[in-house]
Amino acid sequence: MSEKLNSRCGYCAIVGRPNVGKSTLLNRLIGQKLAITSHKPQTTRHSILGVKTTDEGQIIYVDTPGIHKRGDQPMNRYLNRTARSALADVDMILFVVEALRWNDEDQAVLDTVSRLDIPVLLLVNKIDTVKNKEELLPYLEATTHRFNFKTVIPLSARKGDNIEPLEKQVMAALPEGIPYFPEDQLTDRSERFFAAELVREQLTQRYAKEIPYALTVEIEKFEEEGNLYRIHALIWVEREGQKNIIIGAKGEALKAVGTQARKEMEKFFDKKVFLQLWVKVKKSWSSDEGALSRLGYSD
Ligand SMILES: Nc1nc2c(ncn2[C@@H]2O[C@H](COP(=O)(O)OP(=O)(O)OP(=O)(O)O)[C@@H](O)[C@H]2O)c(=O)[nH]1
Repeated sequence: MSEKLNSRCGYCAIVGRPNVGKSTLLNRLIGQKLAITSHKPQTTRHSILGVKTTDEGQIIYVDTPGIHKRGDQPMNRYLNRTARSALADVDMILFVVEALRWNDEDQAVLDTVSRLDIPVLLLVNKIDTVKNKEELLPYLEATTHRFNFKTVIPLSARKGDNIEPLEKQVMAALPEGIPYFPEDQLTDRSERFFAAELVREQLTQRYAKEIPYALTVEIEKFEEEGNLYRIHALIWVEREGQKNIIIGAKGEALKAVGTQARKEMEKFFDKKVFLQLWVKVKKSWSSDEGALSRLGYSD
């Protein structure tokens, strides 16, 4: 790693209520899929670092779970803790909202970030969904007045509109410093972690309605044999009924999940993957702090 004079380096958190597009934005900024996404809120459960190194320096993005208004469930408490602790030491905050929308949850996130003494950039995402762009102007005007934002950038994480200007602004606002991570490193998370997330992504995309929280994935075995990864994953659910849905008639549903997750893994790891999935029932794991921590949901 070469040390460059005048280079910048720092942490930049991505925050916002569930489903505004934080994970899609992180993937877009890094240029590779790091965070799993779905149309269902609350897909992100862990904070993930995404490292972007350019000639000007290094930006370390911190993707956070959406901050929840109802913090009374153990899983929500974990998510809120993760989101808030991710904010403790960052140099800048990207606060993501959805174009033409502003609700109590957005306000709650703004209340949290506005108490910190950290510059906040407001990102108005999903502008591709606004047919008549003139509607954006009064919205931008009104939102700009809600707080002393460092700047306001309308963008589309999905289409990639306005991502470059955003990156430039972020880089320019970071403190001077040498990179913390080697320049070819994209994240702090292990391959095991991503294997579990890619299985969970298939499941949350398919069973958004039937199986809300009650699902997690544990990697039992992750072995490298030459160009092949041999991966065994356990899918934990809370009820027999959920297990039956996931397995499906003659195991067809589970097979489809496995095939798709394997393809995603092969793209992600650039390896051949042999994936085996099992489904197991553990009653009420998501409301049991001990079980949460054994399954990796601890600070
Ligand atoms: N039309 C449009 N859809 C988007 C855009 N960005 C994200 N989405 C969609 O919005 C949904 C939520 O995106 P995510 O990236 O998972 O949102 P998130 O904020 O990380 O969600 P949580 O994990 O719940 O906190 C997905 O269906 C995305 O495809 C965008 O720029 N335009």
